[in-house]
Amino acid sequence: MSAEPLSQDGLAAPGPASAGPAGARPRRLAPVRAVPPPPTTPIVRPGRHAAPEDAADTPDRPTPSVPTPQPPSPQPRPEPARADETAEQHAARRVRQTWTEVEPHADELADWFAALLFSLAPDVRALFPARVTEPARRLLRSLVLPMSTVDRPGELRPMLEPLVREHRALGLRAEQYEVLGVALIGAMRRFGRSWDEPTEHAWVRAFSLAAGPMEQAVRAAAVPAVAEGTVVSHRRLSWDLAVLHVAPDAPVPHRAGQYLTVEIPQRPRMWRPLSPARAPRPDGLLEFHVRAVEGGWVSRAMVAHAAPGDRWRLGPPAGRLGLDLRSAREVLMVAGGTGGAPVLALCEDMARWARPRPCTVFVGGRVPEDLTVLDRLHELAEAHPWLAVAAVCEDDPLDERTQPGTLPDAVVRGGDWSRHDVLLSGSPAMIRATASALLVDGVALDRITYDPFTE
Ligand SMILES: NC(=O)C1=CN([C@@H]2O[C@H](COP(=O)(O)OP(=O)(O)OC[C@H]3O[C@@H](n4cnc5c(N)ncnc54)[C@H](O)[C@@H]3O)[C@@H](O)[C@H]2O)C=CC1
Repeated sequence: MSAEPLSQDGLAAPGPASAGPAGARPRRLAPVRAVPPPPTTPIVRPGRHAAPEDAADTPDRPTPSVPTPQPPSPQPRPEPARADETAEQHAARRVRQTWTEVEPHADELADWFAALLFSLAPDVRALFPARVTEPARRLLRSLVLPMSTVDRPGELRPMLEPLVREHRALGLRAEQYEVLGVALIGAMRRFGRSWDEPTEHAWVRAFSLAAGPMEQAVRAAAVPAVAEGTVVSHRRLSWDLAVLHVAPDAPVPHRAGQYLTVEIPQRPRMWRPLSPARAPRPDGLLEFHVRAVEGGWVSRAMVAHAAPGDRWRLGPPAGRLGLDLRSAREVLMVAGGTGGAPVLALCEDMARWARPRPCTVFVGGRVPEDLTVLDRLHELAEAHPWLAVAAVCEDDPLDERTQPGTLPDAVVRGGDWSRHDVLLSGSPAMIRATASALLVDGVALDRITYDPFTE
């Protein structure tokens, strides 16, 4: 699959040997041991795990500022530096190794990191919602991902730009990277099973190499990271589904298939990724299809309480769902539920191309009302012979527009996709099931693209 596998740790796999980023010099961090000890009361966490569009869309509640770290059992010894590796390779390898060790404690680590961060820089607290675990996890990952790649400058550089945009959208300032590093390493010292002094040096080096360019980019940024827009329409399709239009004050630059992070007035500081359902337009109008997930505060508020006139904040675009312009292969797109939004945007975009590629789209829903993009896709298919559309519905096989069943089954039944570029959009479970079925059916892993919202 493009770039990065469905990964629990969010880290890129080790790659070929190379030197560190050109010109990047390790910076000294303040001594980690100067961090005041975080408090030690137990933490209560909701059981539900976040998913794509509604990542962390769980009830907001006061954050226990007091994480309880789980001290680990037997201590694995970190491998010493190898004679044949550069300092950057050694640092990146240690980062990957230690990060794997702390994975089982990801939530506790995030809470501990947040508690340290807020104790060192109290003004950062205001950038987070009451419940910090999920945003702190995201911030941690956005720091550790480039740190694990400091030995591959070719991959590191393009990775930094969207991360910097996210940091700016969060409201982080350049001078706060120092304290982020101190909190990160302080938290890792608490949870890393094989943590020792050489490991700490490796982490400090990796952080310096990765954070230095991010800090510079934040300092150099001229335009605001966050745009604003007004909700101009809100149409409720069912009790848990709505289509909204937002008119930004100025068009938000993004590509078809990307998602934006969005903050709504009903849920301040709870940013959520949301995929525009139409190709970018000159007037900038954005269309969003939103499903209210169970217990999801933001998605519920979007469906039930958003109204024309509301002012939304729109963060930076991100995501890798898109068509590789260098490829001439035919395209298969598979979309589940509101995952149809970026797929429709991509088809609309391709309709503007001089030479669109033959494309088959499968859209699936549990019930026919879930197929919010189907009518528009049919219109496109009628106007453009390069596009074919099939719809699948788990319930209501009597709906004549759809065939019964699940998406993976219908896709595999529907043809031989081994020579296609494949784009998947939907819930993590749907993406996993469809990708597995396609792999078994002979589609190469690196031809499948999706946004790995999976945690
Ligand atoms: N860029 C992206 O990847 C985007 C992802 N999404 C995500 O898409 C999801 C859409 O949710 P809903 O509208 O509730 O639709 P849903 O999750 O109910 O999905 C409906 C379709 O997916 C199939 N499906 C669902 N789970 C499956 C499984 N385990 N195995 C096989 N097929 C499965 C169903 O058969 C049906 O065809 C959300 O998780 C949302 O966050 C939404 C927009 C963009």
